[in-house]
Amino acid sequence: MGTESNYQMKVVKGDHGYVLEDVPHLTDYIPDLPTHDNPLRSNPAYSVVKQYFVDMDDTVPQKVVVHKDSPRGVHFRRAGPRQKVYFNSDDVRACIVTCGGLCPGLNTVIREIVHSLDYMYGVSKVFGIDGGYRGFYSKNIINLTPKTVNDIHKRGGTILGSSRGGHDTTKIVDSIQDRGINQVYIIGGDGTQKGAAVIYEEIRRRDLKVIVAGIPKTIDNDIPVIDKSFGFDTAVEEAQRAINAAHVEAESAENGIGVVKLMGRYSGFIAMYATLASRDVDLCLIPESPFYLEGDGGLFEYIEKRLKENGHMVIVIAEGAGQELLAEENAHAKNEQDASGNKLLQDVGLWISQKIRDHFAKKTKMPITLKYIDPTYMIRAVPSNASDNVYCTLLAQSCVHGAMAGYTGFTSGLVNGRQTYIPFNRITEKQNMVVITDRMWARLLSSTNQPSFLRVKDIEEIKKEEQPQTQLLDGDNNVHENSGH
Ligand SMILES: Nc1ncnc2c1ncn2[C@@H]1O[C@H](COP(=O)(O)OP(=O)(O)OP(=O)(O)O)[C@@H](O)[C@H]1O
Ligand SMILES: O=P(O)(O)OC[C@H]1O[C@](O)(CO)[C@@H](O)[C@@H]1O
Ligand SMILES: [Mg+2]
Repeated sequence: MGTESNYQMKVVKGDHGYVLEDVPHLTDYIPDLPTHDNPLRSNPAYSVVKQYFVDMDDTVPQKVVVHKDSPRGVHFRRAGPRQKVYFNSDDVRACIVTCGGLCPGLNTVIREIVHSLDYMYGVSKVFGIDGGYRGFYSKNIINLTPKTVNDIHKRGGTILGSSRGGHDTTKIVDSIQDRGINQVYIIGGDGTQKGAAVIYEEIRRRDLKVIVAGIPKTIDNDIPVIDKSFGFDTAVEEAQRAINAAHVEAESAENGIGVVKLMGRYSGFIAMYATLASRDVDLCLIPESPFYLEGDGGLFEYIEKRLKENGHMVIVIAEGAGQELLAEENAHAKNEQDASGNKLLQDVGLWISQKIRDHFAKKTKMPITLKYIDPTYMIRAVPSNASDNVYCTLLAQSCVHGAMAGYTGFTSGLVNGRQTYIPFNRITEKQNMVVITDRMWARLLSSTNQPSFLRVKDIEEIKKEEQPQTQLLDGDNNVHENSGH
């Protein structure tokens, strides 16, 4: 794709190194907009709650671990309802679109946007865009009411459909304008949020009173700044079923090896958390941690050792791990991309299974039984679990409050346990990755007892390459320049 965004940051500085990375507001480019009292003021469920409305000056720090003399650092605007809104409920025409790969919880977010708009703000004109960005200009829109979306959260996938590619900014904004839509809710990953940023810029260029609000979706947990993405917990939980099966199979055979491939194109969070949660895993391989097969400290040596000690083992491998090894072997393999420009990966699970089988057949006298399980799509096609459902509800409600209050060009996200509004480019400029010199990865290594495949020299190199940690808290906000697209 590669549409470049010119998103202008709105930065406010305060005392003691306080920085607010604010989000745009309709009044930044449309002066003298009338305001209305927030309808929640007369809603019996809310009017009794003290301090229900968020103070205009409330912000949330990006770092919660600070030193005595350190500056206060970067903050984001706190999400929540405001006393005044910039839309008359009857005038709102909202639409929702879901883009990119599936993720547990998409339907819950759709449901909660529709319900929040209707039950909190009395907005009844909400439409679904069919099949991702291209649905804006190629298909009819779907009427969404609290009744029609009532039990969709019990289903996996997205009732609206999703797609990759097909982002045509001019056609999308033309369609928004033609249909009289004035609130656009965009649910998707890093690519989707980049698309949302350029839609926002075009809307602003045309001086339209239209909100563009994003909700971050990524099963890989590769979106920076936010604590974690919705659906991630569900995916890790679902992965346990595959790991358990691999363990049962491995344990029941002589020198049994269970190999499980999990999602994670550039970031190994699912594999790392699924491994930490399971405790049956002996080896976890992720894209961020290069490994090698032969020789001292290599993968085969470790497998042999483990089989001799335990008689069986379980390997979890993220789909993006070891891609450089596959590329070396398949120098002529086509460099293919999906419709959004994401690189298509080779199947590392099949490859590593075959490598292990060949090694034990040709180079050792150990007979092994290897079972390869690929639950890739199973972990993201399921409905969200209870905790993700709550999370999705908060994200959706926060997003609706922000839109009604006139904020635009923002992504709704959880930062240090608080709902916030984050400027688009903070979400898209980097990619969240596991930092293998961080304590979280060290915890994993000590839980599996696997080799790190790193020599002291390699560790020094990695440390040099790394950006300064934005959060002293373990495993948090480990961001790298975005390698997607
Ligand atoms: N730089 C960009 N500018 C405009 N649109 C983009 C850009 N990158 C991606 N998009 C559009 O965003 C949509 C989703 O992108 P993509 O397929 O990369 O998924 P994603 O949102 O990153 O989600 P995930 O990677 O988690 O599945 C696609 O329709 C794509 O055309
Ligand atoms: O096959 P699809 O639908 O393009 O999705 C696969 C990709 O989507 C992701 O789940 C990200 O959404 C990656 O982990 C994976 O590589
Ligand atoms: Mg992506």
